[in-house]
Amino acid sequence: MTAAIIDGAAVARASRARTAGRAAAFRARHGVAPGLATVLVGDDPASEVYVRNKRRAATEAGIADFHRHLDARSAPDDLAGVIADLGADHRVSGILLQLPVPQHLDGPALVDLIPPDKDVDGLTTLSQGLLARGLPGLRPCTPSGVIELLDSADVGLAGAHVVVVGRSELVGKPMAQLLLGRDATVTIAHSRTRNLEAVTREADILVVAAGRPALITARHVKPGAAVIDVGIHRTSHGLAGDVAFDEVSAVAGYLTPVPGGVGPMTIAALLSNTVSAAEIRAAATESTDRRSPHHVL
Ligand SMILES: Nc1nc(=O)c2c([nH]1)NC[C@@H]1CN(c3ccc(C(=O)N[C@@H](CCC(=O)O)C(=O)O)cc3)C=[N+]21
Repeated sequence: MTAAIIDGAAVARASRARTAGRAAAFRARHGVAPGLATVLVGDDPASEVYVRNKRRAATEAGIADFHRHLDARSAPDDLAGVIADLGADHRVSGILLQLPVPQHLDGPALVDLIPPDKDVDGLTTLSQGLLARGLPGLRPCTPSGVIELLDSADVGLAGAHVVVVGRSELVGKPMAQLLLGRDATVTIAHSRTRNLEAVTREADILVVAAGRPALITARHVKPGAAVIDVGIHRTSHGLAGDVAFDEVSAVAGYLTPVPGGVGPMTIAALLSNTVSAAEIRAAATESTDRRSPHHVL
């Protein structure tokens, strides 16, 4: 068996083109483009690359770029002030606080300062609660991107056994919730799981977000399974994921590469969420306007 390689770059390009169409329609209707604010604290080189990629993709899709770069030694109140300003700015549809933030800052507490209707990363306590309850809301970008990749390859989710390796708030947990919403049978494995190999070999679909280079080898994979690699590591031979690509490609039915797999989909999902946030706010404002006495008279 030689795996079909799922081309995340191509799927992401098509998704961004659809989002650009929605952004243009929004602008035509409301006279102003959707806006995305990225907030970066400090100068971690990987974070700088990701934020640069997000801003470039947003601009290309017709989304206005708002960016704040704060010093690594910023106080919590500095950051709270920046998030409050962006929250009050009507040109800003979505706010993304790039993670991780420096050690002395409380990432989850800062994320929760983002107004829920601008939470395009889907990471606030409210967004995660809505997802857990199966209610409408903004969904985390990487898990959304993974679902879109699986759909693009026509890998059926309903009834499939999906093993998610990793239990982070950013990926593993919301990934499992989204999959449950699509009627998958979901197992979450993690660093304390006993006999990981036996667990992952049960998977029809294996989503790996463990943050450990080459954790998943051919032995971990059931022949024909779909393997989605969420990991990203800078190694001496370039970027690599959590999956030993060459050996797993000989066993899996579908496999995503790194780079060119999940990463570009994360960005595509962010842009889609940003336009959705703009649309939802505009609709809410219009319905308030219609109810206001000014329109009744
Ligand atoms: N609040 C927040 N939201 C995030 O969505 C978030 C975050 N924090 N912190 C870090 C992770 C990581 N992440 C990536 C985004 C794009 C690529 C990406 O574009 N990857 C390219 C390669 C880019 C490169 O050259 O490094 C690819 O895989 O083809 C990768 C990783 C978003 N994250």
